Formats: sequence, C-alpha cells, structure tokens
Amino acid sequence: MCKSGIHPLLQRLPKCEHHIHLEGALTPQVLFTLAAKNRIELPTDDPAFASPEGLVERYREFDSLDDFLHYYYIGMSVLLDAGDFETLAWDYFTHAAADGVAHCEVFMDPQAHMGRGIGYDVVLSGFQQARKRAESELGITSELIACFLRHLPPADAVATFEQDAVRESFAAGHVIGIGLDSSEKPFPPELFQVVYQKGGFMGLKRTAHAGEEGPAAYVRTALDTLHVDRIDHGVRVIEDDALLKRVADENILLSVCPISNVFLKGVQSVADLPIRKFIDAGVRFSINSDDPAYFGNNYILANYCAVQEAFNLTAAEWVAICEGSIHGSWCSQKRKEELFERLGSVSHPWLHQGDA
Ligand SMILES: Nc1ncnc2[nH]cnc12
Ligand SMILES: [Zn+2]
Repeated sequence: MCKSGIHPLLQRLPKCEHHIHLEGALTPQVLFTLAAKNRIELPTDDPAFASPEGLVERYREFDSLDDFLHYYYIGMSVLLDAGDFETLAWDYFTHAAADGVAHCEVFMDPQAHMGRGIGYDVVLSGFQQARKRAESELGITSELIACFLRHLPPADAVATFEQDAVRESFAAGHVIGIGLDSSEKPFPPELFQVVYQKGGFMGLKRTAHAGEEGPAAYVRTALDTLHVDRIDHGVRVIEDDALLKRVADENILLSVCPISNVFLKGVQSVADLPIRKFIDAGVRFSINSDDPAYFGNNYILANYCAVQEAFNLTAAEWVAICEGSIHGSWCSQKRKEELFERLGSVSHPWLHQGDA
C-alpha cells in the first residue's frame, strides 16, 4: 500500500497485466515445497539454496538480467508434473486477484521445460487448469503466450514451433501469441525472423522483449523484422526520438515493468523511468510485475504504487493508463467492453472529486 491519497483508486482499477512470466511467479517457498515433493536436489555449491530465506536474501541483490536468469532457470527445475504447473499459475492468479487484475496475458517458456524432458502437454495442461479455475472462481480472464528463448539457437525456436503439440495449441487458440525472452544483449530480435514469420502465417499475436538491457535499436528491429504487435519493456526507446514518435503514432503498447527494472539494475530507481515522458509523448503502456516472486514479492499493485510514489500521477492519468491497457489487450472486443464498463464505474467518483 502506498501513501498516495489515490491508493484506493489504484487498488480498485480493473487492471490488465501483459507482462508476467508464470515461471517468475515461483516463490522460494513453493520452490522448496516442490523440490522436496519431486526429490529435486538443489545446487549444493551455492549457499543461497540452503533455505527459502537464503533465496529471498539472494534475490535482493541481482546485478543484471543474466544474474537473475541463472536463478530463474534453476528454480523452474522443480516443476515436473501438470499439478506443479497448476500450483504455480494458481499462486499467481490468487495474487493477481488480490491486486485487482481483471485480465492478464501470461508468458510461459516451453523450451526451458521441454529441454529438460518435460512434455509441452504437461506444461500446457497445468496452466490451462489454473486459467479455467481463475476465470470461474476469481473472474480473471487470461490468455497464454509462448515465449522463445533468445539464448538458444533460432533453429531451436523453429523446431519447437513445428512440434505437433505446439502447433495444435496455437491452432486451437489455447495459446494466442508468441514472445521472445531471456538474455537480451547478444541476441538481437532479427535472429528470430523465421519463427515470427511462421507465427504471422498462423495469425498469432506477436510480442518480444526489447529495450530492457538491449539498445533502442532492438525495439526498431523487433517492429521491422518480427512485426510485433507490442514490445515488452521497451523503456530504452526513450533514447531515440524518432522511434519514440513511431511507437506513439503506431499505438504500440509497451509492457513496462518498473520494479523489475530496478531489481535488475536497468535503472537506479523507478523515478528514473520515462513514465512522464511516455505520457507526454502519447506512448501507450501498461504496468506489470514481470517475475514478482524474484523481485521482492511485488505483484502488479506494488508496481502501480511505485509509479505513483515516483510520479504522483493524477486519477485521470491512471484511468488513461488503464484505458490504454485495455485497448492494447488481446482479448475479445466483448471482454474489452466489459473492462471499459468496470473502469468507468470505478473511476467515475474519482474523476468527479478531483485528486486527493
Ligand atoms: N525480465 C526478463 N527479461 C528477459 N527474459 C526474462 N525471462 C523472465 N523474465 C525476463
Ligand atoms: Zn519479462
């Protein structure tokens, strides 16, 4: 909870989350519980793995994206059966519900599981089970996005895309889009043109991490060569005026993750992010948690609060951010209309009483 007078509004806003890696919702507690259940031996040469508290401490001092990813990939080694994936996703959905998420579009990393012998169907069925339950018990709608890992060869992404189970999940609409994540700097987006072209032929939605640690130029090549509909992070677009204008003109949504950027040392503090500049330039963006279990257990509302404490936005500006998040979502038009209606009823009194 933040000290802002508009905290109750922030809590109640019907939020759309577009940038959350389900594997990044694996808390140290759940990690240890699943490791014990599945008899997975955690690394013995790293004292951080001695206890959940040790991991909590270690997660406070990541010095880069790659330092975090090292722990992220070890962490997911405890996920074996469909129930484990369901447990993980359900844990995220309950936090999301508490924070006022109405709709979310969640990432998964199939190659990271298939590469250690876990079937795509196992991963998918666990996540699907949790999604169904989230809709019926929590009223949260969701979509699933399969990310390709940019530290693996582009041919690996293509081979994964071509697997029958993967193609079937796209064709059936169980997975509506593709993304690109993992280590950014040495792996520019254009390396992955072939798999994105295949995604385009299948009518999939497309997004890619770009401009997190990598340069603004990666945002441009993601747009030009991968034909993405949105950009994950994208904060370094601020270094290129022409590109910033293009992102605004083309209504490209940036899925910004403020607390993640601080934990991974992209910026020193949330106040260093270009939030005010994005608003002034008419850039559409949403605010997201990225890997909440690794970044201080800060889910979406904590990210909204961190932005509010740094930028002291008005109620009208928050409503505009939420409107942009709904417009930029990949849900049905009918669902968007429901979300707009909820936003209108929540925001109405605030917009008429001015900012507290
Ligand atoms: N913030 C991030 N950037 C790139 N890849 C990721 N995978 C999980 N979180 C990520
Ligand atoms: Zn991410």
